[in-house]
Amino acid sequence: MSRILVIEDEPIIRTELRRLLTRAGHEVSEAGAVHEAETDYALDTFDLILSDLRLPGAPGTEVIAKAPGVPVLIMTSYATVRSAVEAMKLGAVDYIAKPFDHDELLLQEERVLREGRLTRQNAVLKREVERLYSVGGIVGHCSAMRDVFDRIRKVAASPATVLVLGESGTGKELVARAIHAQSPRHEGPLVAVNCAAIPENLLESELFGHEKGAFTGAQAAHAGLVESADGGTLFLDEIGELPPPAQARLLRMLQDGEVRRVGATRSRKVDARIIAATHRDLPKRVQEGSFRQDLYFRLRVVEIKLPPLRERGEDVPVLAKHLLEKACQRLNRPPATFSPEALVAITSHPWPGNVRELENAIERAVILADGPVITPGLLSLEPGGGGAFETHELPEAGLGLEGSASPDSLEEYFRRFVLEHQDKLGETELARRLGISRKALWERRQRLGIPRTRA
Ligand SMILES: Nc1ncnc2c1ncn2[C@@H]1O[C@H](COP(=O)(O)OP(=O)(O)OP(=O)(O)O)[C@@H](O)[C@H]1O
Repeated sequence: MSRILVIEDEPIIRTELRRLLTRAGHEVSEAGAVHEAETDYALDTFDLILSDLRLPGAPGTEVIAKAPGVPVLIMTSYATVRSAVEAMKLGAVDYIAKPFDHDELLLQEERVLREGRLTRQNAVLKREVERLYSVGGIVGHCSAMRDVFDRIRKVAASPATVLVLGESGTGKELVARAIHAQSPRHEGPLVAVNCAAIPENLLESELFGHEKGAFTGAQAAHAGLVESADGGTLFLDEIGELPPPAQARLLRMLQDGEVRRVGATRSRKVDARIIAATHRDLPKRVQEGSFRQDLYFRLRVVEIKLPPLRERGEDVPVLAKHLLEKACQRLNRPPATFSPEALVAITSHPWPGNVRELENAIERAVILADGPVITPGLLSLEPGGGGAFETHELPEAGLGLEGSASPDSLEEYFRRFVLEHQDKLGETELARRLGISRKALWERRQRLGIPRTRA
């Protein structure tokens, strides 16, 4: 039995509908106008509202917004079929023309109720799937991602050090944030440090702090980022780039829970949980001698490995739709969808820059789109995933930006290079390949009006 509200000003039709629907096994309530319905009933408790379009006072379509989530079926006379179509644009699930055939009305009412039930069941299932398979806004249903969620849940409660592995853009920072958010330390700070982004000569003092006069320019004592994570979590991204002296200090902290500022004679207790991440092959670095083996073992108490996007199967279109919804909201655009061809292009692209590349391609498409449909052209995916990411390393050194070409062509070159590669490379890597500092990259972006695409 379903609860149906009939809004109709003609008493004869109202009585006829009540009889018909009651006989079909439903509980029927009646109103003669939208304002009457609103005053007499809690509209969101109905399973279906059947409303005439032309009513005294407000038209029947006004009830749609007043009863969100409840399907509204609009009744209208033949002469106003056009306005019935308008009603559907306003969110009515369907319309039925008057005078209506009883069987036809019952069929339509049953179909709407069935669809309403399915929508509600879907919403419940979606919430349940999200509860089971999604953690901290990380979307994923494939088995590798389910393992990731499982590990996040298990490790969050413990104080164990975690090493997150995965290619660039696979969501390593998101994992670290999810672990922190679910841990007993969630009210403490989460300090995220990208070890590759801090110049090597400053890294030790930035991380561990320094005493006054520890080196030229150290005019005052300074607490490091490790100390500011006291009581919380320290996320060390790109841990593979940590130079040997900083590796030694970090090891000490992991062993004894103490840090010694640069230039200090005594240590301080720090209670920070460490989560480290890298896209590098750390065992290889250990073998080569550039990463301490004892530190590696200390860091990988629990390892979480994120699969590259190209290995996540059905997650790719699901993630794409999720990111499209987010991009539309962020950019204040009406909801958009992918054309079938765009979905094919998305699922067959290798995504060397992983979720970040997908996110950027979608954001660009939303900005460029003139309507609500995203086509493959708007995504402008390079066949085979081309570009400079990982597989096609660009020259290590600078790219001759300061060379002999004219300033115009240099700027044009800079602009093209940044636009082509910013989706796949982080700012540090982009600056390194351009042969300039991160600060210089930022300044040029400002000057040339090329804002960062990453939120
Ligand atoms: N599974 C996911 N669901 C939703 N968003 C995701 C997912 N994975 C990554 N993202 C989004 O993709 C972007 C890149 O993620 P993140 O910065 O965590 O990657 P990363 O592996 O730390 O990258 P890098 O190694 O370059 O630092 C972020 O905007 C993040 O919100």
